[in-house]
Amino acid sequence: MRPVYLDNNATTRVDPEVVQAMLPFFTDHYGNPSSNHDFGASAGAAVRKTRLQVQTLIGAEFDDEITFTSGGTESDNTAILSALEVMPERTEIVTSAVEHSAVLTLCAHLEKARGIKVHRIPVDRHGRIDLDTYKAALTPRVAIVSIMSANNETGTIFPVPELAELAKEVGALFHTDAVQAVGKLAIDLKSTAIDMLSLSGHKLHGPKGVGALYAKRGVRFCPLIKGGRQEGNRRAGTENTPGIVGLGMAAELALKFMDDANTRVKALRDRLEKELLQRIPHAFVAGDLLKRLPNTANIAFGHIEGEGILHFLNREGIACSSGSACASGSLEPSHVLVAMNIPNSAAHGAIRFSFSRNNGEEDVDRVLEVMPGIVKKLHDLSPSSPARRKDFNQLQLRATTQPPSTVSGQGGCNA
Ligand SMILES: Cc1ncc(COP(=O)(O)O)c(C=O)c1O
Ligand code: FES
Repeated sequence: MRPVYLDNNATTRVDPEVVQAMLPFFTDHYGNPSSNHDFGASAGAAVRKTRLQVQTLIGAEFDDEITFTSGGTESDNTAILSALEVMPERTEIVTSAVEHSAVLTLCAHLEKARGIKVHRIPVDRHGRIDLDTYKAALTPRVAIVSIMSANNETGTIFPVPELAELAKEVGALFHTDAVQAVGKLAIDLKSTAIDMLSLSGHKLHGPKGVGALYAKRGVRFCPLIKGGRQEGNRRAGTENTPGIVGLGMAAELALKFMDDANTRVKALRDRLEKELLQRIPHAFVAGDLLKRLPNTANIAFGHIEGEGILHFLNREGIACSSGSACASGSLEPSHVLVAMNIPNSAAHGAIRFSFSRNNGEEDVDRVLEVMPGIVKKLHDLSPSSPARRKDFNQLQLRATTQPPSTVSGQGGCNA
């Protein structure tokens, strides 16, 4: 059975060209980029070349606006903590209710540990930010606004250039987590008021554990990782040269494949969505249908558990992810779908299919072939289907008299 990988918003396959570009930096050019000999010089030159490649991908004005980090999470943390450090008189953060945990968990910590006020701007049913609440939260007390460029679960695109202009009016810094957008959407930072932007290598066919933080020239900055003078004093620690080189090649390839992402890959996503909705009653798409990443489809199937769908898809060799957080040990549906006011019964059955340039029509065919059967099977088994309620009640009765392990996998939550 040929595996079908449709979980590219979680991570992507490293492009073979990226691997080839990286290899010599493990075995031949292994010098420390800070060293004053030829080994160091070739590593240093490679890091400088990557800065240009990333600069081109995101349309930054200067290459020294790019700092290499360990990935999206570190870039997000650095941006927010830096802003609070350089503007201690400002004690508020504005963010959205649907950010990645790299932003939301940090904000919750800052709220608790440092008394920072966090405005989590709500979204509507399509995941679009509530502009009036956003504008009302903007005051001279705000140090930084951090709003993602595109949502990782639904693909909804936020109007970050406009939001950045508004933040500027009150003197707040504007950061965007563009981890999902970079490589999929054309970005031209020099024409925007965006002060900082996070990106991550492994979402664009680069290696894991490497990313970058863009900070516009003139933006005051305080490093998160303190130590040596690497990265223009912005990020201490010997550079991950092979990883950085891999990110550079990934950035170059992303530009080359940008058209493909927005035409062929988008058409695959659209066909999957259209045909699933035709074949499966009550299924609907979660997200902004007009402004969405071209590769992402988040489909809610209703009254069945996403985890169950994933399980059966996985048995068919198909990888995607669910809109629920059960995988992380919680029985709550995704905070993104909850913020969008999607009913619990639908949010629990939401599945995210995310495509990349490695996918083809045969992947869509395969999902279409198995999905209706899986949904039907789960519906028949679902405790919320009337036919099954009697069985389920009996199961619950048994659960009270048996050790928990014997009833695991029976739908931890039946909302
Ligand atoms: C929107 C968003 N931000 C941040 C991250 C974290 O990036 P990294 O895995 O490179 O730390 C991810 C990855 O899941 C993401 O989707
Ligand atoms: S989301 Fe998995 S059990 Fe409800």
